[in-house]
Amino acid sequence: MAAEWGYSPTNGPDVWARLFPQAGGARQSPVDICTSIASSDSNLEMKKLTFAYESQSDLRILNTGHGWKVEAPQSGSRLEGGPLGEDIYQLEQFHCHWGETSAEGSEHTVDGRAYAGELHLVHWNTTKYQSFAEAAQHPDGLAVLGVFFDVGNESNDEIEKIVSTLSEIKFKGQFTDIPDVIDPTTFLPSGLGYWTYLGSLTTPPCNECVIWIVYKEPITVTEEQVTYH
Ligand SMILES: Clc1ccc(Cc2nnn[n-]2)cc1
Ligand SMILES: [Zn+2]
Repeated sequence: MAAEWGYSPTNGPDVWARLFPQAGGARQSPVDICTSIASSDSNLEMKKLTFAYESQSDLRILNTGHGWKVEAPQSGSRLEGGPLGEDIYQLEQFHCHWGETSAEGSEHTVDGRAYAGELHLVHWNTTKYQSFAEAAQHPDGLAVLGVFFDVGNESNDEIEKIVSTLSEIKFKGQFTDIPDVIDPTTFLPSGLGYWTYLGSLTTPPCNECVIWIVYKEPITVTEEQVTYH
């Protein structure tokens, strides 16, 4: 039976490389973002990062066993500029990472600080590759926008449209449709400053195929929205 990877001492990140060789690579994510050594790149400021998304309804949400994933292939979406060179990236899916408590849960940390959760909008390079699967085999194949969740008193209406369906998909492998219209643009913070680096998928098979773009400004959600059990 295929080994189940996870986060315990016997199947967690320290042993992933035994079954998934890329997990032992030199550009593995997530990382701790050390703000004192992050350098600003004037080139990035010249080539503004731009995004355009469609609003979609009836998107399918899946319980992955490690969180939820919304399948949102959008042929009309475009993410380009900034660290992405001349290539255009298209939205494929978005998903969330969170923890048992709101004290932790994000994949990336900033100067050692974890956030309550982290939303990932996963895109693939449609300029160079013919499919998401093919793109995930190349160092510039994917671009993932990371947005940190901070817990506060204000609930996030767009996230609520998603987490309000989780009671229908309590178990791994279950899926349902989100009736509401979802606009991925609303997940992004108002301040669009970001850190970027060349990394990988953060879970097996840990392909080193991701250009990471992690927004500096978190979005606010409530405790209930990010500690769903
Ligand atoms: Cl659905 C899903 C897909 C990928 C990952 C891992 C990941 N890699 N890069 N960002 N997230 C987690 C859940
Ligand atoms: Zn992720």
